[in-house]
Amino acid sequence: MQIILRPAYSPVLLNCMECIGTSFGTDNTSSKLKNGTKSPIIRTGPNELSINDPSFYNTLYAANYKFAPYPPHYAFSGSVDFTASITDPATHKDRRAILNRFFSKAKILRLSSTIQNNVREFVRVISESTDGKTSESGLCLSSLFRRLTLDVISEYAFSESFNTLGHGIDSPIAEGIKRSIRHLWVFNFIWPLQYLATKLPYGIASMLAPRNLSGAIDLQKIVGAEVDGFLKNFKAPKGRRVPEKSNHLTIFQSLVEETASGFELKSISSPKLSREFLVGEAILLLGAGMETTATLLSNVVYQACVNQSIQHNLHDELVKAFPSTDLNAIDYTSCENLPYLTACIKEGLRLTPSVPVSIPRVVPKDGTFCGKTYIPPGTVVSMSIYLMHQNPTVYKNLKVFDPDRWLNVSTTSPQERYFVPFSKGSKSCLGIYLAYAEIYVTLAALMRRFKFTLHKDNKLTENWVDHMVLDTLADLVVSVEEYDD
Ligand code: HEM
Repeated sequence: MQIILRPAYSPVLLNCMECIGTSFGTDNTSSKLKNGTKSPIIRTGPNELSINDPSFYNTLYAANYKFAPYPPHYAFSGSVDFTASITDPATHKDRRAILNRFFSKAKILRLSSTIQNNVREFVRVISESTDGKTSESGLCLSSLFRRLTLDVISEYAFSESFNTLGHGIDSPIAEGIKRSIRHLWVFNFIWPLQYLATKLPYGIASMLAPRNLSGAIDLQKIVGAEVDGFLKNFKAPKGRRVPEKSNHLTIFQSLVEETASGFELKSISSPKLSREFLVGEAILLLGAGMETTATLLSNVVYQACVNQSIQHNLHDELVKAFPSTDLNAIDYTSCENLPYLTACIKEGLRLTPSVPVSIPRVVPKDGTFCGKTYIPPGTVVSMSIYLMHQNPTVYKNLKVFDPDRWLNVSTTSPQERYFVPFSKGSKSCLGIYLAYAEIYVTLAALMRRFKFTLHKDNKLTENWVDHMVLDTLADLVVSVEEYDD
């Protein structure tokens, strides 16, 4: 069978419809609609198909760039090419080569003390807020998670943590990133806004910006100041060196050194360092590193509050694994070997993948087959991570948060093979090991030490929308008790 595509609507009209739809989180709504249809291939635009056939995932997102990334999906980055938005394979490969060095599993294991120190600070903040008693007003855990993950990624990127956990209740940068990510999709449809946000002086841009977009403009300013501070103190090195303040070469030092020392990245038209590029890359790393991991942590704790027997099982496993309350013992390697903790994390990533999005790719010149259906070259084809995890032929009781489904399951089972929260292939998640390390250590420390229940004013909603990242729209507010032992 061959798919024949011809324009159904005017592309401009389609763009307007998608734009309006996405403001309500259409991707998620349409994902749910698609989930109800019988055909695994449906048409979503003049030249676009959405495929819901798990066996096609590895073909579409292979590690060889055979299906090229579709540029409009990455238009949110405007004129700046940062890693996530690079669509040219050769350029992307170069940039990933630099960044991969910082995110390999071995590297993350070596730097796990950064995560443990921040988690200790996080636990201290919670302990002090409860002071051994149940807090009356409830604790906004999702906002604390954002501050924790922001502190970790800022330390990785700049060698100095933003230390938002140490600073009072509100963190303008964490909330700015949250608001900007929520409205990232706007830049995909109305790209001149991105241009204005980056080019106009801060005062004018923030005056002109609609209220909802002001977070993005504030973020440009805050991150711009960080990058300027970094560049001011940066001295071109003679050979490789270790910075004074930290025991490792940071991502930013490496990016700056690679460009300054003539290692010509094809992605940067001028080999000279561009401030715009560094600000873009910093925003990407801070945003991707903060929001995704924080959202997952909130969702797992939420489920553990809703189902206290799950929380009880988790606590039991952790008490056996870590008999003393000393947080130093809780490291990534020990946590990874805990089956129930692992099952809870995987179930959180399955039911509420932090990046549920449909990722578009372009069919190469020879066309392709999905099962027996031929798809012509140039067609834009997407698969949704959310739908992969909601496939009734792969997962039973798929709407239920059920960690047990991951216990004693073979690594070659469809359930494991079609579990893709970090996507696959060349543009899959750069931060997978960092994310896992943070999630394991944080959940283990929390569930070992505290008992959580939903606070009466809890606002975390199970009705999230897909704004390119999973957006729960409201915060997780909990009551906390500290265990004695
Ligand atoms: C639960 C946590 C996380 C999840 C579920 C997640 C998921 C994903 C997914 C699905 C993609 C592919 C998106 C696409 O192709 O359009 C992606 C890309 C990416 N992620 Fe993550 N992510 C997480 C945490 C992190 C962390 C901690 C970082 C740290 C910096 C990070 C950095 C990135 C980057 C830079 C990309 C772009 C990669 C590229 O285009 O080469 N992510 N992530």
